[in-house]
Amino acid sequence: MNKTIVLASNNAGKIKEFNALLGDMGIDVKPQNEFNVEEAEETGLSFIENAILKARNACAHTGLPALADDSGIEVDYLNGAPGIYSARFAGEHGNNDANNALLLEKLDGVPELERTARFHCVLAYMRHKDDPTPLVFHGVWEGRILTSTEGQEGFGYDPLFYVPECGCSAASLPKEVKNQISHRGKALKQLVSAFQQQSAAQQGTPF
Ligand SMILES: O=c1nc[nH]c2c1ncn2[C@H]1C[C@H](O)[C@@H](COP(=O)(O)OP(=O)(O)OP(=O)(O)O)O1
Ligand SMILES: [Mg+2]
Repeated sequence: MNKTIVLASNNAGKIKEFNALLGDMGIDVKPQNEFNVEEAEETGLSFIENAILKARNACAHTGLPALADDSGIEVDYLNGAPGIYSARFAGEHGNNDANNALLLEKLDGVPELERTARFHCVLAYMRHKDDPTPLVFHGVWEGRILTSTEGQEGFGYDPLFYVPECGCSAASLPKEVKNQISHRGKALKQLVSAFQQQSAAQQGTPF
């Protein structure tokens, strides 16, 4: 499958994870900044809507198929916040340190069992800007919020996200491990198997 897909993201952490996961499959993903795509406004009220807005924006600017990721963390004690507003939780878009500090502050004194949380990743793949049937996939990763940061890997909320199945924070995991079990890894596996099914059904015409 030698097909160029635009990756509709400006997040360096995500881009690295996509390259690692899709590169191996012969899928060539190029970040949208290589095409000078302007960032889409994330005006949707769900991960699904925002992922579609981002993918459509990248298709419109490049004329190429595009893959977008809208993701975030849902914290039960905060009734699901920051959710779709994860990147702008503390105000300034993408300020991970400020976002993590605010999350710790809001959970100050909350006991471990009430600190449950999960990452969501919604992927939207569109063949062109008017594609009426975007492919949408959703991956979830369960964990809880630590009381202080731990680990140097990953990005975003990873240093505060305790992964029970591994007994450490997401930022303490080697990247290969995170990519296998994370919300993004799970959603990407669904996408890859949908691509494989389509390409088999269309006798070699890839997606
Ligand atoms: O694996 C993850 N590990 C840690 N944190 C994560 C992860 N996955 C999403 N997150 C956080 C980062 C950001 O606060 C928000 C995503 O926001 P989101 O709008 O989807 O991405 P973004 O604005 O950073 O880049 P872009 O929209 O260009 O893809 O959730
Ligand atoms: Mg964003």
